[in-house]
Amino acid sequence: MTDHTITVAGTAVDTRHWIGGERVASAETFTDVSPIDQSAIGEISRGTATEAAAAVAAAKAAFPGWAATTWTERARILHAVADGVEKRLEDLAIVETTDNGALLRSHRRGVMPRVAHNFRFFADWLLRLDHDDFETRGHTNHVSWDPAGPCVLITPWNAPLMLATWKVAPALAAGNTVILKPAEWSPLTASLLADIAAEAGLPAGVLNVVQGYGAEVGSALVSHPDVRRISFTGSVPTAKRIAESAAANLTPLSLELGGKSPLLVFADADLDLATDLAVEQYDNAGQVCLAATRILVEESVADEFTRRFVEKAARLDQGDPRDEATDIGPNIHARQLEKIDGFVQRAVAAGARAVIGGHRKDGLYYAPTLLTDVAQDSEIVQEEVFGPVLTLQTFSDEEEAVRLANDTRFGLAATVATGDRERADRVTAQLVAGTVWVNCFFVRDLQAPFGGSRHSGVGREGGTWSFDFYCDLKNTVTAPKGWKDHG
Ligand SMILES: NC(=O)C1=CN([C@@H]2O[C@H](COP(=O)(O)OP(=O)(O)OC[C@H]3O[C@@H](n4cnc5c(N)ncnc54)[C@H](O)[C@@H]3O)[C@@H](O)[C@H]2O)C=CC1
Ligand SMILES: O=C(O)/C=C/C=C(\O)C(=O)O
Repeated sequence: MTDHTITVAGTAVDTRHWIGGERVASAETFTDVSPIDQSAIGEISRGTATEAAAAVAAAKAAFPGWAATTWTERARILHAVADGVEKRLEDLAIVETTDNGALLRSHRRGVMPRVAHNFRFFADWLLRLDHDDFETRGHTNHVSWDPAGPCVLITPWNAPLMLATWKVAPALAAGNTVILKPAEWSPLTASLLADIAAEAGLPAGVLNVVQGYGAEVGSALVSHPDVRRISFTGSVPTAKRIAESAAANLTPLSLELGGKSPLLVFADADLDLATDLAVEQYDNAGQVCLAATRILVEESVADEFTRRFVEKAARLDQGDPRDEATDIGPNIHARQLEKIDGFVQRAVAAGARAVIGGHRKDGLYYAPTLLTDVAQDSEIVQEEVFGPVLTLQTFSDEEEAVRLANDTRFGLAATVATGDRERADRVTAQLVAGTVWVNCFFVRDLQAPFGGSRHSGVGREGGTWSFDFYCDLKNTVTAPKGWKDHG
């Protein structure tokens, strides 16, 4: 153990940056706090423009070597990273839960397996990329997926390693080098990923991890002229700042942002299924960008829907996220809790009724809340809360349902509950959303395009769309004549 290693639930985590295949400490640190009990976990290196420049330089130096590796070699190493993730799944799960307060059972059974899958999927998809030649008047067109260069990946705290590796894996598969900047509220599993990647044989400088505050090291990274791609998941205000920095260097951007997604429940829906889907929106204490936080229910079934919803929500167990029985853990940080409660109290002051919840509990826990009597143009209906807070509104027909569903500045996702296939087709065709689920929620296939419309994002990642973003596509047109051997 060194001064720079902390032990988190039995797992050693290095608190320094990982730059050019070496651990690098900053002079300053920041304190990482566990949302479970607000105890200090450790002091983490607080990067500045100096570490940002060092990481970009390391990524730039490592780029030609990694870009020149064969696709099969890259795929082999990414599968080895996935093996490492699977081997250390238990460590990753408990460290992530300690760091961001999300359920240990979810990390074990869903999230960390998905982290490994992120690497396996993009390793395999790389080998399936289409590069068939085609002809134009006897000339051959050859499309190549050229690596772009160093990529800066900036990620949030709500699903730290899953959202980070959803970007890291395709960026590396494409032959790029990476500088990952995890959120300062959940820095730990990114450090473990650096260890795992090094053990898997990823060459030095191909993956770099820089810790610190967004406004300090994050902004230095996104303004760096040697960066060839920026991919960001997080809030809209931060996205706007990053877009300004990227504009100065014309760095291509991919932005996955917030949402205020609707769950439309029609009278012909299976109400048991619909209420299950609604209660599921409290997952991760409501800190899910895709969450359908606006429940829109057809008037004729609204009372019955509410009755069943309240009954199911009352059965949710809120408490320590390490306990197997817990359904809802804490929110990430005192500032986030303050923000959530502010939204709720302002809504209530404006006339909303808390059917359940509407208040804080001990520590960083917020009671699962359902608000009715909310106006369509109110803050609580229009703004992302990012906590366990849902609103319920009613509609009288399909046209009104679609109008309410589309009436925010977001367009990340939407969920439709209906027993009528034709209605499902009609309604989904009119919804503005990057992903629409019908009678289901959060079913993810990594080959699908993923992203948001309007203020929920710019661009799409997933499957070939990820390679479109992370590669510099090149078309080489070769004439049939001009060769020395036949004139
Ligand atoms: N769409 C999503 O998945 C997420 C949405 N959010 C939304 O954002 C709200 C605020 O959460 P925050 O953690 O403050 O999100 P944020 O957008 O400030 O932070 C996300 C990431 O961006 C970095 N960052 C911040 N400022 C930066 C800058 N100027 N340049 C480069 N990087 C920068 C942060 O260090 C972090 O790694 C939440 O309440 C929620 O509404 C937050 C996390 C995830
Ligand atoms: O499945 C994905 O790639 C993204 C999921 C997003 C979240 O889990 C989230 O923002 O909470």
